Amino acid sequence: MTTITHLDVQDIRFPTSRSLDGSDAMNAAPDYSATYVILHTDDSHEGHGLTFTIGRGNEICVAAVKSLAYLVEGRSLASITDNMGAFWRQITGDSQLRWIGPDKGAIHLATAAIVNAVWDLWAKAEGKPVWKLLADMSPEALVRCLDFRFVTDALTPEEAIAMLRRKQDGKAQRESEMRQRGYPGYTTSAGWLGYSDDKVRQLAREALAEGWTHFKQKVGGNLEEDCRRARLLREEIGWERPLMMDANQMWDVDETVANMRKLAEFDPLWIEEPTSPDDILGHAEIRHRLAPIGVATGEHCHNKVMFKQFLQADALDYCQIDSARLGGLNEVILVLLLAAKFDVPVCPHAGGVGLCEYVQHISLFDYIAVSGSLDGRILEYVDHLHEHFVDPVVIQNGHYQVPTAPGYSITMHPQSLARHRYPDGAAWQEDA
Ligand SMILES: C[C@H](O)[C@@H](O)CC(=O)C(=O)O
Ligand SMILES: [Mg+2]
Repeated sequence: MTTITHLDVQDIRFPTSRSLDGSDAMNAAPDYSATYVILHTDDSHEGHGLTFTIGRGNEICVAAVKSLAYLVEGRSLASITDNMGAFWRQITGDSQLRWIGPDKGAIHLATAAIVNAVWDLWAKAEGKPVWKLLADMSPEALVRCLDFRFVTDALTPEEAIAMLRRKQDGKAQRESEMRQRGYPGYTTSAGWLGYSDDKVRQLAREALAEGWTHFKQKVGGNLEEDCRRARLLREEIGWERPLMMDANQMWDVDETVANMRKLAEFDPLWIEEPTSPDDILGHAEIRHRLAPIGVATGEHCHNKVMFKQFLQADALDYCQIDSARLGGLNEVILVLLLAAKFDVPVCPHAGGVGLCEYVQHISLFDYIAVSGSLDGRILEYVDHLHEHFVDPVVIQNGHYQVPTAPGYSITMHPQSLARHRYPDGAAWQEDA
């Protein structure tokens, strides 16, 4: 019986601000960072998990993980997996720590790192990748992993079981389709705001040659500049391929409408995070006024209640769950079910370190067992930092290939961890 003996947490940061990888209008020079958790056990398995942050925010999340550690240390894996829903309520329910949430901010990001590490450990113990562990569970077992508190007005456990049962037919066929074709993706790698025109053109050409068909660009700076860059990207990718735009929360509601009416000239498929991520009614208003341009949001949507209300308010066309902003996989699955019930496609966010590695499992599971559909669904890809992972994503012709190694694909190489540990790792000493 596997028992978690000790939780180790590390402050890992990558100096991506030097190359402006990941730059957008709100985050001009981000250092992609990870609060990295290792669950040590009394046998050969380890559970790894991370939450994505930027720079100094990481030290807050590291401290929050330390405070939560006692909730898993000393516990057997079976005592957690026997009732994952109850475990999730325990880890989010410590009253002293819950007070600084609840279910939002640094404490929830920290929860995600630990919860995802537990899923990694469980999947490794079962010898399966996480998507397959989930896809093989019965509807009843899956629903037992979830905490429905606060969402039963929109989705009950009984409805969730019925929805999952309806998708049992065709699961094997969808799984084999994924193994053959992979899951369709889009690239943001040519679209970062801090890149020069030459670099954007060069990366767009490379992406086309690699088989990418969908592209995303950052907007939200100077409007004329946004238009100029959109024109440049359209020159490279043509007009048949979808182009998405991401404002990273820069605008007010009316400003969004005015700016997007200008940018509509470039035929964007969606505008992402146009305004405050908490403004549900504002998104609904934007959606209403900008149709047929879609509204996408979710990378800063911090819990199931927010997503429930976005869906109830008809406020989004594309649901962009973030694998480490929600409180780990348990809450992600609940949002997948909510989105399926409201018939809104889930297109997970992946701009960050390790997020591509996580979200491939989520979208595969969504297609195989939850929504059963690829309509309007496309999975983000960014071409950064994959070399640090033991089991990195594999992309072919713009499609994520199915991961086969046991776990959640999030384990980093020990030497990568050592080199990027902040502030003493070699990557940071070189900067001094
Ligand atoms: C700071 C991150 O790179 C952010 O720009 C990512 C993002 O918004 C996305 O990938 O979408
Ligand atoms: Mg975004």
